[in-house]
Amino acid sequence: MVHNRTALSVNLNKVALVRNTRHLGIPSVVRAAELCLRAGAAGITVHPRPDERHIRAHDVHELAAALKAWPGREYNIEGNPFHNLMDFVRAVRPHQATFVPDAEGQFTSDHGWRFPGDAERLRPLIAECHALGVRVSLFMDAEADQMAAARAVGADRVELYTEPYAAAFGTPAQDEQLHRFARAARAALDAGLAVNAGHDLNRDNLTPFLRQVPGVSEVSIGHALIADALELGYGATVQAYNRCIDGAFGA
Ligand SMILES: CC(=O)[C@@H](O)[C@H](O)COP(=O)(O)O
Ligand SMILES: NCC(=O)COP(=O)(O)O
Repeated sequence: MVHNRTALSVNLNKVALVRNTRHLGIPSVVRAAELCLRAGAAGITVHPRPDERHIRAHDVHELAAALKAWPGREYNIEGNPFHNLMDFVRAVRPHQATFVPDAEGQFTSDHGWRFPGDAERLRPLIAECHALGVRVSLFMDAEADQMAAARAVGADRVELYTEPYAAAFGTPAQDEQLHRFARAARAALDAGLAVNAGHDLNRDNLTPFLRQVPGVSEVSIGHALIADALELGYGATVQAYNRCIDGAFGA
């Protein structure tokens, strides 16, 4: 089967995290989104946690407005639908809602939904998203035997939680993890789901993952991408500041 090229959705949580340490509005989350989209990102992802440690409610709304100027690019909002996610979904109707079973105040996402346990409470919320015209992706551990159940509750996609692969990358366990993710992706595709992936993907581990794991429609990447953006930008930025200093000395 031939699949389309994987879409890159840039997660801007960490831009907001830096912004929140001052009251100056910089770095601007909307401006970051526009720069990412201009550079070729297929979409923008945010995970507005209830404690607003990074993305805040106003960011979700401002990004929704900004994305309107980018037809064909996608807005993906992640979160727990039993906490604050559904309020955002109802208000801005993103292209995709990614349901993540995080506790309030959780350090970062570290597991997916479990079936059959989560099935009945998820079903009506997935149906509500569909009624709003919003695609639903369920954040899932890479367990092949869970995929049919994710489809059965109405999900359109699963997002495979890639941290175990990222942690194994470069160790003897890497191949085993790749096989595990490939099995889970195949099971999801066979069940009629599209496959997303994310968490701790980076410039080293991404290409081997996409070569081995079939049919990945979208990767959402934040932490490593924002860290890379800082490092790749240091040289030009220091030069720009030195030019400001030179300006004071007539250079
Ligand atoms: C669902 C997922 O894997 C990411 O959204 C991750 O939860 C990022 O959240 P933080 O940026 O708060 O770690
Ligand atoms: N869904 C995963 C995501 O949006 C970004 O995760 P990370 O790259 O910040 O680990």
